[in-house]
Amino acid sequence: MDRAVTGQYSAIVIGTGQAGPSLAAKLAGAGQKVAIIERAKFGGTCVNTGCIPTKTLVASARAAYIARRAADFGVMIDGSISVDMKRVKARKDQVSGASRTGLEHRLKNTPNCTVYEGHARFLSDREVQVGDAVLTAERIYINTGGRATVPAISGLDQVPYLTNSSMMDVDFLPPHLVIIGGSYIGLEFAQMYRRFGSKVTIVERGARLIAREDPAVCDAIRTILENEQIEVRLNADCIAVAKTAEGVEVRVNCGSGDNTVHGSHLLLAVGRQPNTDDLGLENTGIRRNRRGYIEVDDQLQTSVPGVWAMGDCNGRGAFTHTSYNDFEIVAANLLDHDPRRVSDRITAYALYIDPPLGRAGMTESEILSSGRPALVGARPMTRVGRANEKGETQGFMRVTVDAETKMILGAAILGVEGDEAIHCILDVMYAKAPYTVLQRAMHIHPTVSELIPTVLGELKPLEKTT
Ligand SMILES: Cc1cc2nc3c(=O)[nH]c(=O)nc-3n(C[C@H](O)[C@H](O)[C@H](O)COP(=O)(O)OP(=O)(O)OC[C@H]3O[C@@H](n4cnc5c(N)ncnc54)[C@H](O)[C@@H]3O)c2cc1C
Ligand SMILES: NC(=O)c1ccc[n+]([C@@H]2O[C@H](COP(=O)([O-])OP(=O)(O)OC[C@H]3O[C@@H](n4cnc5c(N)ncnc54)[C@H](O)[C@@H]3O)[C@@H](O)[C@H]2O)c1
Repeated sequence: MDRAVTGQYSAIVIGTGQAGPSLAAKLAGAGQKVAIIERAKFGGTCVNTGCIPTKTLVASARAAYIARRAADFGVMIDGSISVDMKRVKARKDQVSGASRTGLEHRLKNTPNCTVYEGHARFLSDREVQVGDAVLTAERIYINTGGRATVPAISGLDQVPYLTNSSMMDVDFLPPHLVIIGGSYIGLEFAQMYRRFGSKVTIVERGARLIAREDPAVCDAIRTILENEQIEVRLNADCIAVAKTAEGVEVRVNCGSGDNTVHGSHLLLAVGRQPNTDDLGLENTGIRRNRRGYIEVDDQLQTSVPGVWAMGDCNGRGAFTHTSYNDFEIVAANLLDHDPRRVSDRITAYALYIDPPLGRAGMTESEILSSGRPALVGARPMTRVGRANEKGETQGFMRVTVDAETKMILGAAILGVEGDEAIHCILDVMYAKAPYTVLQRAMHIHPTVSELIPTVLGELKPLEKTT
């Protein structure tokens, strides 16, 4: 079919998440004529409804927590501590807004780069429609991200509910927040709203919170949350919801305990799905898997040569740093003749409850099922000087190494500064150096990281514990 093409480009980038804008700027800087398309807010999930606003809210929640604990540090506050949710939201809006408008300004002022605002849809392997415009390019980069899954739970169409996106508009204190899903999103919101002053119940269908982690990590996280009077319902599959006078009733299939949970507000945190269903992929040869993720090779090219997919829409990562790393891989291959690959990267992420969990590499369960002989070093945060000085001794650090090659296989640092301290382990893993290099390194006192060499000097065989 003949179509009136209104724009011919060297490259089209769809979506302004964590990979697209950097790639657009790099390609434009290399002299290519680039179009970038965004249908909603510049910066996507991380900037508007994900990492940046949630970590800004986590910081407010921590301020409230520390204020309530002030007397532990000898600081006396006369009167009660209260949280002004309108000011909390305003602070979050300011930090997130500055990031969004900064990006929008940069993109709109990048030479060789044209910004289109609207929903992009493929018409063919080389043509994309946005509004009335039809754009063509020999190279197209998809960075359309994902959105909260809204599951088919009976009664959900009758009950108001929140997702991570609509939570961004909340400027009041929900009296009792019920959260379905006890993983990253559920746990971060649970602790922050409890610290703001809400009663919070987590409903999780699995036998453990954040069940991808090792049992010891899951159990310690549960204790941390329960210590703050967050109610945790495990083995509780939410099967129905209903409206009540006070707000919402959640019905759960459970082995024990009440099979209803009552609250004032409901947050769904049951996973995310890729924004690939409305992209016109049926007009192309771009393949998706059965969960809707775009299939890519190790260098992120789709089943159509000349089309790449980066970030959450390709299912190869679900974090801001994996999306940014996707940009680096694509740019290195295309512009720098550097054959970087997704399979070169090491799993790493943090969970931003307080204290945070920093993770690198394999879990101990994965190592045990691989059958390779391994050693583990462990230390509770009660035996970390810096944690004691700060009065924050919950959690532990565990590092696992291959008994034969001496390579570090994985680590979990659940505790104060765990999200930062994990990086010294991660970097040794990237350097492909044996653990003895880190064991002999002199670290700075007093830090959490200073105990990592000590932990590596106390290795014992890794054995199945549960
Ligand atoms: C509550 C929450 C907290 C999080 N916290 C963290 C954290 O602390 N650390 C971390 O690493 N990760 C975190 N994440 C995950 C992180 O936000 C994402 O992995 C990250 O944003 C990567 O996104 P992306 O680059 O794939 O695209 P996204 O950021 O999702 O952006 C995609 C963009 O594409 C646009 N778009 C989609 N379809 C079209 C179309 N057809 N036409 C035009 N534009 C389109 C969208 O509007 C959007 O702007 C969090 C996520 C959530 C939900
Ligand atoms: N700190 C971070 O880096 C961070 C923070 C937030 C989100 N994220 C990203 O967002 C993604 C999505 O996070 P998420 O927590 O929404 O999803 P998830 O897929 O990690 O977990 C969903 C949870 O909901 C539970 N669940 C599903 N249906 C249920 C039901 N009917 N009843 C009870 N429980 C049910 C599941 O058992 C699971 O534990 C993550 O994969 C992560 O990449 C990252």
